[in-house]
Amino acid sequence: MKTAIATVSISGNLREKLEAIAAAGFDGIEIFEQDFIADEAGPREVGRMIRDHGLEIPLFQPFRDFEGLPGGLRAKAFDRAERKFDLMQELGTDLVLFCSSCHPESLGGIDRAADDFAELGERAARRGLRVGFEALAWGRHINDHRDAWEVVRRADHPAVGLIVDSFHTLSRGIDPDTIRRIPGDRIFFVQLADAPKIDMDLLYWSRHFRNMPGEGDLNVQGFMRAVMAAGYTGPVSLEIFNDQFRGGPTKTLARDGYRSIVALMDDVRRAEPEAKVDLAPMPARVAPRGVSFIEFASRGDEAEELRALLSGLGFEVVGQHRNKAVTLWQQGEIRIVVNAEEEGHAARAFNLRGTSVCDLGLLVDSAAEVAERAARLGSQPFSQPIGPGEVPIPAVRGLSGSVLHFMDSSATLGGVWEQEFTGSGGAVPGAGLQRVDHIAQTMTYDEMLSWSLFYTTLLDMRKSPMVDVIDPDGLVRSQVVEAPDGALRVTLNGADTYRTLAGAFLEESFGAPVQHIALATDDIFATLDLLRARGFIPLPIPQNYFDDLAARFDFPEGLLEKMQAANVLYDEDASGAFFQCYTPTFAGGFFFEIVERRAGYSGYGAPNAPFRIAAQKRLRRTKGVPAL
Ligand SMILES: O=C(O)c1ccc(O)c(O)c1
Ligand SMILES: [Mg+2]
Repeated sequence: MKTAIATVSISGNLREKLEAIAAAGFDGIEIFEQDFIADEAGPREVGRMIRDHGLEIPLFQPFRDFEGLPGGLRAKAFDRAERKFDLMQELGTDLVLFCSSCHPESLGGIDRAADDFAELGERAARRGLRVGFEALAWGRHINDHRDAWEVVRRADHPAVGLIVDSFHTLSRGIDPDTIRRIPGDRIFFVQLADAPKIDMDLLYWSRHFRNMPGEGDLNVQGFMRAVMAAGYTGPVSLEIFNDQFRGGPTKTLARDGYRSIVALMDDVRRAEPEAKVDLAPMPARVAPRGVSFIEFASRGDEAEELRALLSGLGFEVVGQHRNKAVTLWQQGEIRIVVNAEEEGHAARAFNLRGTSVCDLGLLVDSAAEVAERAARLGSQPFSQPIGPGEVPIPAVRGLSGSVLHFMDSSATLGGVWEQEFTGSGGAVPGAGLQRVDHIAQTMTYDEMLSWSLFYTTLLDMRKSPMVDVIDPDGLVRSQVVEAPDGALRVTLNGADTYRTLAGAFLEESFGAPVQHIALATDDIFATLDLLRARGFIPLPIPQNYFDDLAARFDFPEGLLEKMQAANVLYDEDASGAFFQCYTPTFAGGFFFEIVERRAGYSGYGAPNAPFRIAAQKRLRRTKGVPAL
């Protein structure tokens, strides 16, 4: 299976695009005419430059407003086509995309369009070229792939075929299974794009909001299953028009694109076993089993502060690394590793960001298989030299310099704590914190799609709709990515401005990925009683909040007073209740949250976020922390 991406899909000039596209692993590009025209080199040189990057040019596009024109306009359209055929030959590509006409004088009529394409096919064939016809969702007369196919069928010329584009089919709600009726060898090219479901003018939606397969809400998998079932064997290509991507990080976007194609085609192969998907086998997505460990990089005074914070939360040191300045803290199933090394990944993270989460260990059934899938999706493997008696734990680089390790219960990995750490390693009941409820990652808004794609393509995790969180100084967008059974829950928070708490954290920590960690207890009030005795100080929540709670909910006698006394926030959904308590922010803005979920509550207390953020900011101001 050959992969390709349209040059419009990512940011940069043509040369930057080519470098990123080649590095991401694509086989070719759809060269968008604008990208060619904007370049200083002529067509032969541009063609050579593309091939020098190891890339093919399976498609040149677009050619607009061709079919159905009367008289002189028709002749002109053919002249224009001949010029573009010249250009294609110089560039070194044999296929061009003709998108359905939006011309005000296009007359319509399937047979008229078919006659135009039959003649065009004849002219193309003389030069060894081919023409593909695509129905734009907003085409004047042809705006449905079924009609475009009818034009191609009646044109009845071997050099004229159909081009299907998932956006044009799915945005109009056309059943993609209708593609199963089209002979696969008459489909010359396939373009893929997803998009968030927004009620919007089709052209505007398409030109500004497309995104990578898996990043939006369209049934791109159903579309591609139909295409493959039809017998299509050509390239699978991305064509993404997206405002954010036009200004985004070129290399990351190219890698996201590659990851999205590989994950999609792997899904298609599994869902449509009869279709011939020419993709090397790879391990399937698996459900994560939980968080095995969270590793902080910290040294010096900050490490002392972290130690006090962890101790105040009921954690105890259960082991010391045999070779390294690394301490293992535990409570319930929660393991926190504090790394004070002066070399290696944690040291680099500390030097850049100060105390911060530098590594997450995810528990899965087979660490080796997840790492292999990650590599197949284009993630960079991560490793650093290991000392005597140390266990190599499979790992990959996430985004923003983060590292994810994969742990399982195999003999080797399951024994890593006993193997590498001295000390009791015994169970620590602590204050009743049992497990990691969720990990909250902070990022710029632009990075949210990349992170959600990272998790959802690698693991069996689903994303929920994006919600707005109101910070007194701006908006933060938040999206949950979680395993079906909640064993791993990650909230992605995208900040647009540095004035928000999340934005300030990004600025102060130079982009640390994890801003807060929520720890679950089965009895929040008992836990907080125990923690108070250890010197734990919760984030103070104002009276106004509790007065509002009293107005919104009916509480059993005494519960509201208990919450108020303990600074516990409350939320509920159709199935259950949620209690939350926060620590003030620490170091560059990191904090912990303590939560109790009752009776299957499945949210994250989003309605409380504005009040929590305001309280954290108030406290930082009174402590004289700048930049907020
Ligand atoms: O938005 C457009 O004009 C446009 C052009 C070419 C395409 O292949 C397409 O899907 C859309
Ligand atoms: Mg298209």
